[in-house]
Amino acid sequence: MSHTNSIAAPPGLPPNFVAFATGGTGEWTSIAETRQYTNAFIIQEGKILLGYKKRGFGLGKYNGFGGKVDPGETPAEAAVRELQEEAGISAPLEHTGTLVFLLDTVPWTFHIDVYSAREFTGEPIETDEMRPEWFALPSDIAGAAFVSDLPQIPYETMWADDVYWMRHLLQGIPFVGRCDFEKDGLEGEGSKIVRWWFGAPRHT
Ligand SMILES: Nc1nc2c([nH]c(=O)n2[C@H]2C[C@H](O)[C@@H](COP(=O)(O)OP(=O)(O)OP(=O)(O)O)O2)c(=O)[nH]1
Repeated sequence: MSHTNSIAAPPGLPPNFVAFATGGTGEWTSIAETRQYTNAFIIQEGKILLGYKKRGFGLGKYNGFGGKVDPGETPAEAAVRELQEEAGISAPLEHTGTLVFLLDTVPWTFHIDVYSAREFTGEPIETDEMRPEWFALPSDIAGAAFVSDLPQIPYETMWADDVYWMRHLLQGIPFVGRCDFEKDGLEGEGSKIVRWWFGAPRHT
């Protein structure tokens, strides 16, 4: 029996969320050491700021801005610092989501606190790590603020799970999720998502 279609949240997530997307096969991989990361998104009228990752983990993917939480730092402090370091901007970040990732090629579990802000100060700048770019929110979410001359959110060059929770993030609906990835057998760093579970608070 697969646990992935279960209503109950998988190990590593809080219990008081209701699934909105689940799938895949197999048993949830057991969680050993957990490492803390952050991921921050700027979402404005009709548009979202993503960064093209130029080096390291997630190379060649678009993502929010973030990285490891340093010793002695809270995740919220790390999120602000990473946004400044990677995009050159400051923002009043609010916690919007929690994600847990396991990769069969990495011995620790990624625990990612996802933050978002509707405003920011400074000008987004390209750094050694990220190249910031604006993308259009989907027209049904943007409504009258839809920006037709910006590219669509590039899900094909993002982490495979992002498509499941991105609409929650864009609408400011809290979410939690977990994904187990396995190497896809191809050359390089490719990995595919083999089981996933995403939930929102009970009242939404
Ligand atoms: N959207 C999304 N982000 C992910 C996934 N998996 C995953 O680790 N991330 C994010 C969390 C972090 O923001 C980032 C991983 O941190 P990083 O690898 O860039 O950090 P780093 O070593 O460059 O650390 P640092 O030097 O910036 O502290 O990738 C995923 O499946 N989807």
